[in-house]
Amino acid sequence: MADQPQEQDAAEVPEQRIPTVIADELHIVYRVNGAKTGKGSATAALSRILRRGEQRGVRTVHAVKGVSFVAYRGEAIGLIGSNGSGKSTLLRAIAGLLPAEKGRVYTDGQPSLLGVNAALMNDLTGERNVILGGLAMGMSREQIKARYQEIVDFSGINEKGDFITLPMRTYSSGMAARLRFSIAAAKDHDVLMIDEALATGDRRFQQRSEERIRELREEAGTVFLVSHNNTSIRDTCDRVLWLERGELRMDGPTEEVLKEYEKFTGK
Ligand SMILES: Nc1ncnc2c1ncn2[C@@H]1O[C@H](COP(=O)(O)OP(=O)(O)OP(=O)(O)O)[C@@H](O)[C@H]1O
Repeated sequence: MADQPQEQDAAEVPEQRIPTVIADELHIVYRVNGAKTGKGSATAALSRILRRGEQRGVRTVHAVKGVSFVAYRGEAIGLIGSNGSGKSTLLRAIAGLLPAEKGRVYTDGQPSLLGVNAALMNDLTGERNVILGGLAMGMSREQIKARYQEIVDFSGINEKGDFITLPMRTYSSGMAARLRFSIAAAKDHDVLMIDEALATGDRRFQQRSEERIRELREEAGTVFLVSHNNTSIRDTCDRVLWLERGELRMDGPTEEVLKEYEKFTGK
């Protein structure tokens, strides 16, 4: 090999930050069909006359309004904000599940959204779902086989009996969430987005999950975590995006943003 730059260079050159997700003035609008009620009533007829210019029976919800940020490899980013502020919508848009009304999202690779696009089937056993989920994430049968036990152990599903051979519909919502997280966490993701998954497990499972999130970051991925639990955010994230009414209200180091957010919520 030719002369490699020496360590001294590595120390002087600022660490290169590789962007994984770029949101550029992103707007997301939901269109709800047939949202109006009382179709035959006089008031409905009147309102139809008054709204003549509008598209009939379609209402719009502007859920994300001009959000811009750049996420880098190795970052764990918390998404916070009141109910309905647009956190889940933003994640779904990053995952490519919702089209942008205006603006754009650029991603490095295919981001995985844990919770929503986990293709698990309630009538199949946990065992079959581990295989199905693994295949859906692009793992080979051999890779899944090699990690199967690890996934089941991580989920803790079998701690109270042989639940993994029972259909998923027999699981509590916490157990199902644990299994989903365990399947998703078995793969190294470029961008992993987790929507409230940590809220459902017990404290021990939360600690295991937080540990795994740290590992995923070290494996050069980017992790997004939506949570209403400020402790989970503090324990796992180094940066926080705060959304309110669809707008990005603050983007910065976890402590700084949480301090303002806690003032806002009065906690
Ligand atoms: N499928 C949908 N169709 C129409 N409107 C939607 C849909 N999903 C969400 N919304 C609306 O978009 C806005 C943002 O919702 P979103 O679920 O992204 O918020 P959130 O911050 O994740 O909320 P929460 O903390 O309660 O989970 C809300 O006004 C909500 O009513």
